Amino acid sequence: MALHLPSPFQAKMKSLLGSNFDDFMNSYHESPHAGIRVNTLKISNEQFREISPFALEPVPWCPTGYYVEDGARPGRHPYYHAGLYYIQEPSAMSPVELLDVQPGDRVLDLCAAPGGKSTQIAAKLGGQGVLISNDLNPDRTKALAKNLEMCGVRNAIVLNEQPDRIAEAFPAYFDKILVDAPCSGEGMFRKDESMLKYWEASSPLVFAEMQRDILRSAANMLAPGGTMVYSTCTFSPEENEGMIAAFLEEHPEFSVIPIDASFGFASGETAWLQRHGLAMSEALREQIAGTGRLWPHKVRGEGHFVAVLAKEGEVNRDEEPRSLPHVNGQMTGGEAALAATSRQEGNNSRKSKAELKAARHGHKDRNRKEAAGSRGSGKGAQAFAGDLGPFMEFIHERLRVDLQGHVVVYGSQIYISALPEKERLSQLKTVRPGWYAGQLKSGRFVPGHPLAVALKAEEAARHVNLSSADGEAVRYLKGETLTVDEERIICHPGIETKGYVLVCIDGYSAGWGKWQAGMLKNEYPVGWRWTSV
Ligand SMILES: C[S@@+](CC[C@H](N)C(=O)[O-])C[C@H]1O[C@@H](n2cnc3c(N)ncnc32)[C@H](O)[C@@H]1O
Repeated sequence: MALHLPSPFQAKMKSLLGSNFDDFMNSYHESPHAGIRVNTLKISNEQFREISPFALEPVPWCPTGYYVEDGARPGRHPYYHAGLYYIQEPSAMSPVELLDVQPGDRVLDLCAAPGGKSTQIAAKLGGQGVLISNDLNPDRTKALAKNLEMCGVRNAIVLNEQPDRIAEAFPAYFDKILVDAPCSGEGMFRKDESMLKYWEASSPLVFAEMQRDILRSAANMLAPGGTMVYSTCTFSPEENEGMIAAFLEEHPEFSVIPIDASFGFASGETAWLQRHGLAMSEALREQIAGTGRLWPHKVRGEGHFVAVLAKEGEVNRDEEPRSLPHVNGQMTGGEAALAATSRQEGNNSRKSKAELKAARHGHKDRNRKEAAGSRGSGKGAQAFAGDLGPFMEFIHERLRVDLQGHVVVYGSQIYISALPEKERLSQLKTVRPGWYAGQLKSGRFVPGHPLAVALKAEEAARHVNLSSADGEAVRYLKGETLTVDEERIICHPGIETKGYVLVCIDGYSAGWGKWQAGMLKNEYPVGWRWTSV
């Protein structure tokens, strides 16, 4: 065996697994399983299977998940950069599948970075409802925000907060909550040997303390009738079944929804805990047996634990507002007035530039006042003393999409928020208050990269298609300026070829470019570029 597993770990696993211990140890001779999950916000599962650059083998418990062969290097294909899939360990796909997220749900992913499960939740929401993705570690929230942006997520908010502070702002709010808890990571030793460095026999108890606090806050935030999934990537019963047993004793309003054993998931372990002094009633033991274990010697994936918890009560979707205004139809204050002049026959109606300008200037003062009022949308939001007109103009003239949400302004940065009550964020450290639309600079609107990546080709007034096959897409992703003939710029009727163009790879949006006189200036952000050969 290549891995040196600490002896106290081995001894504990032997006492947990009994006669299965040898099978478990043999699993360390196998390579970890590499997986990708199709991002259905960008491409359907069926379409991806048709164009996949890799051989795909389905992950049984995730309809959009696939095993890819060793050496496939999915991170080195332009489709990855266009957000067509997310690279995810197969067992890690199970918690979100069990959470049963539905379009329109309000979902909280409480320990979310770097975002594997958040991007999976977002795909299930299909752009409807809202996802709040939080992580306590500020550096990791950067990766979280980037991954959500790369996957073209429009309805997420990224927080960097303590769970109890979020609970103050969102009591009994969410339909679904995922607690993918920080844990001792024992299930990941095969995949990531470096995890071994941090492991100590006492680690499970240290993490158990944190997990208990996180779960308490999560319980307060779940709406009656809501569902919560608790997951870890560790084997220690103290962090898994023991945690759920303590939680159920403290929260009798919760019960375990038993996990279906059909994919090779095993029942939760109760005997070890009972042998180690945890008294359990028969009713509690039965509930705990309904939690699930993904053992590396039983499924093709790393070690995981999953518990699905239901909160008693009726789901009441009418209690609080869920609908969002149309950004390009009836925004707040100045924008609303602006939109009122331009809204006639549905979302695609267009006003002339002169009309839009006149409307904009006529309501400049109200515009200012309203935007300044958006200060409450999270810490860091500043008064905005400018004119949102250039942004409104851009979405009216350059996009063909019905944007829904609240416009939130941080300094000169503009976001579109899917949270119906944006004031709930006022006391929270907000990394992204919504979908980043772009920035106002010297009276102009500069569209942001996340705006581009979440658009479909036909939603931009102009787009150009690069092929993944001939190296052009990679050159774009590396930041090069490209020579592109005018005939290749696909424009909506009445739109000239010069200016911002949505750059697509084989039809899927990847970023912005600016076209002029046969040259496509590269607007792919520096920090996102394809760096190695
Ligand atoms: C298992 S990882 C999450 C992986 C993530 N769900 C995914 O699928 O990509 C656990 C995360 O919990 C975060 N964390 C640790 N303590 C936390 C706390 N008290 N509240 C929220 N997040 C916490 C860590 O920074 C870490 O990113």
